[in-house]
Amino acid sequence: MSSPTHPYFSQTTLATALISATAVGVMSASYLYFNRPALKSRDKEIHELGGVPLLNAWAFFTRRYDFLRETFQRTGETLFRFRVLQHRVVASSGVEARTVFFNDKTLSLDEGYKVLLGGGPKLEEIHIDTGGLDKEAHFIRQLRTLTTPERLQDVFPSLLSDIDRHIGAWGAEGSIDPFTEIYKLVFQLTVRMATCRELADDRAAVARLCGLYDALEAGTTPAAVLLPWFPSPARAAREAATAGMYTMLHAYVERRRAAPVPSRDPIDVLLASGAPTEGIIGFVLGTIFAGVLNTGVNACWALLHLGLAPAWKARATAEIHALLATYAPAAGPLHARLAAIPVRAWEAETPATDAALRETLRLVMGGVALRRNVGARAVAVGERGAVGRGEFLVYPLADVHLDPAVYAAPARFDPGRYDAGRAEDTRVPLAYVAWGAGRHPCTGMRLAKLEMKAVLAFVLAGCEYAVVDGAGRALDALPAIDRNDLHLAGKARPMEPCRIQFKRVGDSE
Ligand code: HEM
Repeated sequence: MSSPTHPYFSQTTLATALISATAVGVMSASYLYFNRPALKSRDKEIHELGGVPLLNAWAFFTRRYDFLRETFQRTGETLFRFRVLQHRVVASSGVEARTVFFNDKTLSLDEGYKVLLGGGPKLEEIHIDTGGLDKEAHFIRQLRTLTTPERLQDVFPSLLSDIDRHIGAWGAEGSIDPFTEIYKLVFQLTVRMATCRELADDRAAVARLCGLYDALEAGTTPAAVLLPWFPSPARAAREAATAGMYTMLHAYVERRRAAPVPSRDPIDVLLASGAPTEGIIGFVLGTIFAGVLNTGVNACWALLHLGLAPAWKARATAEIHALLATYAPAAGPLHARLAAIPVRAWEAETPATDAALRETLRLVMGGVALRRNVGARAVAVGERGAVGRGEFLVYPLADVHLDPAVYAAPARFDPGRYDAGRAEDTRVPLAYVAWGAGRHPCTGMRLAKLEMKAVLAFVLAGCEYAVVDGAGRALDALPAIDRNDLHLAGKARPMEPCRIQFKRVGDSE
């Protein structure tokens, strides 16, 4: 795993610092209790991290990626255990651990993220019972129903109109921060995919929902996650944002419920399945949470990488022109022509774009995946030890994605590494896990790929662009990614400002 150390505390705001100080103070009271050395004999094989447990826990929440990377390097271990308050967490690396991590059926994804991630809207925090609809299995079933090939084909023209509207608002030329603009665009696409036309067509309402979502994210501080019972300002901000989103969505769901004729929009599909209002709201919030960050951030990085890889940019652009020539030869607005390309062609006839996205995801998806052992027995992680009942297992995806023994010069953007002759992603088992693997592959992959391709296609075929720094100077290398976010990819922003300077071309070829 290679990434520059991120001096987290230099970026910490005063408010966060105050909350942090309070949190550490409160946590210190628990120190003696949680630091008791009682480890059972089966645990002895796994290296137990020394030092002050509270500081380990704090590092895990404030500079997660660096903490794990540095500890693996320093100890030379492939597994180590540390405490996060009352919880015991095993950090893992290597193929053996990865195989167990993704395949063992007693390791729960839901429970892992619920405690150790902390992000995302939770209606329970504002005492709303979702009637079970946002629970893991049900949530995934509903998501599958809403992302079948037929539904994707159905909604595709609306997604392209959304893209046209957003990118149109950038003007004929200028420069944008993709991590703001593309993020807002992907938020819009996700609202389109998960709610109803009344909301998705109302720009002000979507902007309001996006603002509330951002406030929720901002309220997800390490202190708020580590000490959920502590009445910090961050905690209050999280709850206020969740309540705001709940109230907004409640009105739309009830409006659809009262409508004399049901539509084919997602909220109506969920209503037709008998879902309660609270359950539908839980589903919408869950979909926004699962969908927006990863899709938005990867679309941004794909544009940036292609901007600095002219040969791949040319190949991906040529691919889109070829699709347009085949499926939409007549002149017309770009979004309408792109919408005429069938979803199956987007899925099967864009090999260069596929390779560029695959490579982007390998580089971006380096965050830490989480599980909890909810079974009755300990789960062996290779020969070195086991994850006990109730314990957590964490695996940083960068362990394999940035391993030089698997990917040559792993920090380099090189989509050709997946070509048949090289096939670096087949060198070891589970070498590529950017979409998850085993028991929990990403349910939104098809939708996410389509959204990212539609955004890329619109920019590649509709704009000339270059990647520049904050002062507008052309870049010849991209800044490193900030990997210390709590999410899998999370905000994964560049460590230095990075913008896209564009000029619209060929909108009605
Ligand atoms: C580029 C975009 C995306 C990437 C790279 C991505 C990546 C991933 C990864 C790595 C996992 C596995 C996590 C783990 O094993 O701990 C996952 C799971 C999941 N993703 Fe995605 N995701 C993306 C977009 C989406 C979207 C758009 C949705 C929904 C609309 C979605 C819904 C889910 C769900 C529900 C799961 C959990 C599946 C389960 O529990 O079995 N994802 N995703």
